[in-house]
Amino acid sequence: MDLFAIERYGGGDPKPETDKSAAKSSHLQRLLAKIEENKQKLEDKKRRQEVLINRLVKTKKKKEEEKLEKEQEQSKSSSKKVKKRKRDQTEQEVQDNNAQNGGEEKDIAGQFTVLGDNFSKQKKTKVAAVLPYWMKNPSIISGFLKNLTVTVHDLPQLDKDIVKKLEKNGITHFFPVQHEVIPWLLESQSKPPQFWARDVCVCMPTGSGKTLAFVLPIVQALRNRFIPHIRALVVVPIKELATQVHKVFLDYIDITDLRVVCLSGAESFENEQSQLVRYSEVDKKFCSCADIVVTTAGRLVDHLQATPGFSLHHLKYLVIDEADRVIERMHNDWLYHLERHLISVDMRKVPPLTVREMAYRQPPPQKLLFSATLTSDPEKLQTLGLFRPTYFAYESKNSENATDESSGVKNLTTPDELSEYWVACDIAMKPLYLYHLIKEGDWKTVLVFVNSLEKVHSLAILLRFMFQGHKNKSVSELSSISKHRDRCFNSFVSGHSNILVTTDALGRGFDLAHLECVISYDCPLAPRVYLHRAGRAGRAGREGIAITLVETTSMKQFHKVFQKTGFLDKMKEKTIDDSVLESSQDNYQKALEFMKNKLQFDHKKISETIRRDKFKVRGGKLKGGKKSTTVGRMRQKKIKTKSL
Ligand SMILES: Nc1ncnc2c1ncn2[C@@H]1O[C@H](COP(=O)(O)OP(=O)(O)OP(=O)(O)O)[C@@H](O)[C@H]1O
Repeated sequence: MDLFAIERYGGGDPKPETDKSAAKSSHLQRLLAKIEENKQKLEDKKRRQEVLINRLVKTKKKKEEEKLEKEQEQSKSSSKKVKKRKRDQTEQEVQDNNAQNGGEEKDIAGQFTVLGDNFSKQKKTKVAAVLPYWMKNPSIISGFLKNLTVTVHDLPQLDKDIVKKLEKNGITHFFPVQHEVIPWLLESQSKPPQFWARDVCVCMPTGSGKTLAFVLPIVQALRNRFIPHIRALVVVPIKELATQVHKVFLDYIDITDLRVVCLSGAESFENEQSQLVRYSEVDKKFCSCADIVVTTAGRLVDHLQATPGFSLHHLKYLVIDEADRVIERMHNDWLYHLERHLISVDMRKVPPLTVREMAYRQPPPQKLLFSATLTSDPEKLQTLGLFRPTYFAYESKNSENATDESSGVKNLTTPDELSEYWVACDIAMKPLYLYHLIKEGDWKTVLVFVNSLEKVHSLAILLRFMFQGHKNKSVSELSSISKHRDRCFNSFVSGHSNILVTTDALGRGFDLAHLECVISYDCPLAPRVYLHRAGRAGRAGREGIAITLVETTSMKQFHKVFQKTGFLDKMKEKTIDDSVLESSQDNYQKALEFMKNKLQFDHKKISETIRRDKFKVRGGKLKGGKKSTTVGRMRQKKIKTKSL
């Protein structure tokens, strides 16, 4: 029965207490002895290691010292190497000391590599960018706009009445980009739909005639359409550029019955909507009124979301002018909205190219990318999902390494016809330098670039005061917060004002035939920004001047960046005599005082208007829940009275 007896809850016969405690104490004794023994062993081991390390360190030191002495003797010029070795030696010593002072066993032994220990001190190797094949092998086009050889009659693919129109507009010869890209595009369009057209990237200098290179093939390809649908969409970064491209299209579609619409915010949203679509009472559906749409990215998204019947399902061409800028400004995610709209077309993902796919699937719109500084960063271009792209580029005169590192743009070359200067100036006297440059130059039109919105207004006030009483020196200003943006722009374009102070918003694409000089009042923040600013002059083979004011404090940085990109080789230094500057000191002081008062006055006025607006429109909201734009603009325009 004992076999089945279970001792529950300590049940059963209890053993005598004395036996139990004796066993316990003997066990404890044994354990303590074992611990003591282990301790002893560890200490012995440590002592042995310390001896070993000391010996190692000593021999290492000795070796290092010998090496150092040898090196010092060998050459004095290799002092850098010696320093490095010294640094390494001290580092090693620090490590060894750490080890001796009871560091971890593996550190002490020096047998293991401690990962990440010297990480920050090591020089990181630069990863070389690997360009895709199509980008590495572009079709090279000359950027030279003089001695043109290809006349407008030399392209047999071009319709006769387009040629006539060109001649009527005073264009007798094609620029290199035009006689290369136009036939290529016309040929790609003439193929049957199963042969999907390849996408095109064009990187040519400023003012080399890129606009006509896409306008003419599109007009020719669409002119024989029967039913109007939006078949070409041109996306540009700013409103003024949209108006400009729209005008070029208008000029060449008057020989056809195509219709082009500009969506840029220059007109009211309702007006734009009525130009885009109309509702047919007969068919009981929306019909497109436009064939070509030129738009800014933001306005496109607005219409995609709020214009009923606005359809891009028949899109054949998607042109992205100033492509690198538009890609950068993906923050409003226009491509995502466009893609969602064209869900059946699936813009970004190229499907597997099987015969079935090519034959039955609607071809994606052909993408045409144009810029003077097209990024060579494949990651950025990846967002557009280009289909077997082909690349047209010009031969850069600058060194191979002339790259804008911030954007990965290669080929930074300004037009040959552009004379470039830089002027070293003291920060406190900068406006005075600008005043004298404009006064002496006596150019018909001057574009002045600054780096911030606030400066546009304050510099314009200052110049207006200083040029009081001068003939042909009226100053206007243009920025995203300018109150009369359109009026100022039109007055400059029409020649009513001669000096326009602006930001880089107008630094791209803007084309004005009579613009003679571009002045960067603030040094451009990146080489490609300089390239676009300077490129507003010296366009289409005409002479032009670009001047950059460089503050003495940032001279070093300027030289470093501009030397690297090769711009400095072409630039000359321009100086202004101190005596000349002194002659207008009084006028300058008065202008500064005036500017200060005017800014304070403006500031007060704006605050009052905001208060009044708030009273009228509670919480700055209009009836439909929309924010009052005047309030918004005024708030932004609260300009601080800060010095220039
Ligand atoms: N074949 C030509 N002959 C004469 N002038 C031309 C020709 N093609 C274009 N132009 C003129 O050259 C000027 C610059 O053209 P366009 O604006 O297309 O340059 P772009 O390459 O787009 O410059 P950016 O890169 O600055 O935008 C325009 O005034 C245009 O009318």
